[in-house]
Amino acid sequence: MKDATLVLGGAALTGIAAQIAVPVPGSPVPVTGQTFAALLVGTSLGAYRGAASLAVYAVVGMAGMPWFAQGKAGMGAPSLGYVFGMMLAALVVGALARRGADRNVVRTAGTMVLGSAIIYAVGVPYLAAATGMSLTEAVAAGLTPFLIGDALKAALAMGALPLAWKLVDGAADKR
Ligand SMILES: O=C(O)CCCC[C@@H]1SC[C@@H]2NC(=O)N[C@@H]21
Repeated sequence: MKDATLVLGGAALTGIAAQIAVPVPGSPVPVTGQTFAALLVGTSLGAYRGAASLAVYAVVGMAGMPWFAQGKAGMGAPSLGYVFGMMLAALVVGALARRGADRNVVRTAGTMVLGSAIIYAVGVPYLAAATGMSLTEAVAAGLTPFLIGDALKAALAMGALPLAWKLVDGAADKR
């Protein structure tokens, strides 16, 4: 299988995970499965293919494919910054994984936490700018409600890594 297939597969996985979405009362940002997908895609595909995967996801979604959270598309959502953050997170966790940051549970957990922090570092200021919220309000609406869920999704991504490695290695064998 070619890199392009892996890149498109990662984008599709993120698009599917985005449809697992639960609204958060009082916040324009839902709980979604995207963080699981972005962290898994980055760590398993590596920096370039992982970031390319999330870039395809972002660009195709902005162009009109309804695969952002809750079937949305385009550039109007105040949560779009998180998608950009996922692109950067995939690049960073992918680079770290290639340097051995996925070789034991503690390092992998640290990599997932860093990846999640990057998603918020882009998503929360974007949310504030897009809605007119103060940064404090954006943290309350766009970070605090998600911490426990994101920790669970990061743990799930860690658990899914061995299967992802097998799929990616199997795909590479077929080149
Ligand atoms: O509009 C989109 O497609 C992006 C939605 C982003 C949801 C963010 S990602 C970090 C945090 N964790 C969640 O489960 N939801 C928010």
